[in-house]
Amino acid sequence: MKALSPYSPAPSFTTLIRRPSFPRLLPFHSVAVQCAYGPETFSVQNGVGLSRADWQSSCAILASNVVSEQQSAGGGGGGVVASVNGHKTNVENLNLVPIGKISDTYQITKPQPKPLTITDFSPAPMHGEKLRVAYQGVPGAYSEAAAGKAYPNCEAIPCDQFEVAFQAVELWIADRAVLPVENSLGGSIHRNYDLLLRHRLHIVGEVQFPVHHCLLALPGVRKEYLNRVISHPQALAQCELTLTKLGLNVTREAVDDTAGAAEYIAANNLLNTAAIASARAAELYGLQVIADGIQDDSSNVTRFVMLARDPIIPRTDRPFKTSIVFAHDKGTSALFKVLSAFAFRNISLTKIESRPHRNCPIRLVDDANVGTAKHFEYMFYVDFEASMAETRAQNALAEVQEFTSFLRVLGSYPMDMTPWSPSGGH
Ligand SMILES: O=C(O)C(=O)C[C@]1(C(=O)O)C=C[C@@H](O)C=C1
Repeated sequence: MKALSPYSPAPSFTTLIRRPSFPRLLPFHSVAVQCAYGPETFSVQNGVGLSRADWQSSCAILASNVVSEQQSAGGGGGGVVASVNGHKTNVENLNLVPIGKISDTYQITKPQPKPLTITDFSPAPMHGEKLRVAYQGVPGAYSEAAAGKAYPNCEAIPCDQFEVAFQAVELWIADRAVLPVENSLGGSIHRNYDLLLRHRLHIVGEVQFPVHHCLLALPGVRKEYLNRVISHPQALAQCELTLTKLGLNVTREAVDDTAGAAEYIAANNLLNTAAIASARAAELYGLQVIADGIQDDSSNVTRFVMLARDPIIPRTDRPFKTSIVFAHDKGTSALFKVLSAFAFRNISLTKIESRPHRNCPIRLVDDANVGTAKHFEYMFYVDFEASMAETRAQNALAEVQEFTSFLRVLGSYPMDMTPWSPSGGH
């Protein structure tokens, strides 16, 4: 049986019934609490004669964030009926760890804030439950593999659009979303930068994932028969030179994701079409690998960020990165001033990206003598190598604020420091 501990997440309640045992005659209220804890259901009933201490500790453990009402003290021994997944047991047999005394006056209230534990400092859950991670694409997509790298044993949830992956987290259907933001060959995935700004999720981690592309077609198809290659636009861009070198006389067509391209060929029995996708997609959709490793550079890497509803608490005991987005103020050299706030503090910038400022894309500057200048306005996305727990990062941002009309911290999260292996066959 699973042991509850102070490090376990608060259980969610399914039932809470309270009734006087015998109105006004006995000093106890009988309270039944049933709570769902992962796949198991625990229930504890406070019967007549239950020792108060037993009741308090079992209730404290099972209901650590809900306080229940009990009328008076007294009693002793027995009386606790507990069941785990419907099997009756004594509360002493439950492997429970008391978390302390509950106050004398119990009140049924809404869940209280949970004390921070060491697990809150980690982007990955430490409890036994499977983390649900939303990604765009179908099984076999690189985003699914990136989700598995970030959260081994997670339950990957396919979504047809990136927007849907964001919403899945916002609506608590998923715990995390995994989002590709840039590739070493194809560059930034601009739409995803825009989504980061449009939604309120927090970046809680990153993974750099070696992307190893294959050319896939139906079994028996030879490359001479092909007149079309379909894939995600990033994958097409990453294989542009190699496709030409292979001597293929094909049109290129963009689809939503790489594995979806493979699935489409299989589902429609397309003999003249190949997909650029992973070897795993070939296995899943019964395609053959016509060419392996067709990315234009063997060290082809896509960087993914992991998103959650809540930020993680930044630390200083391992390398952290922080991502911000800002719009600089009008005035001379505002962008230079913003960036120098980092340079003066020896903070390295690892990335800068500009996107149109959608709320105010153009600023007109009239000069009666020479006419009207039209300046494009931008949102700047900057990643820097420091944790928001560091004073130098906090001071840098305080200074940045002076030169910006808008500033948001997208997240402060551990850097992916996994050793480099470009030959990984994903
Ligand atoms: O289509 C997929 O398989 C994806 O996971 C998307 C995506 C991307 O958006 O860049 C991810 C990694 C590769 O760079 C190619 C495509």
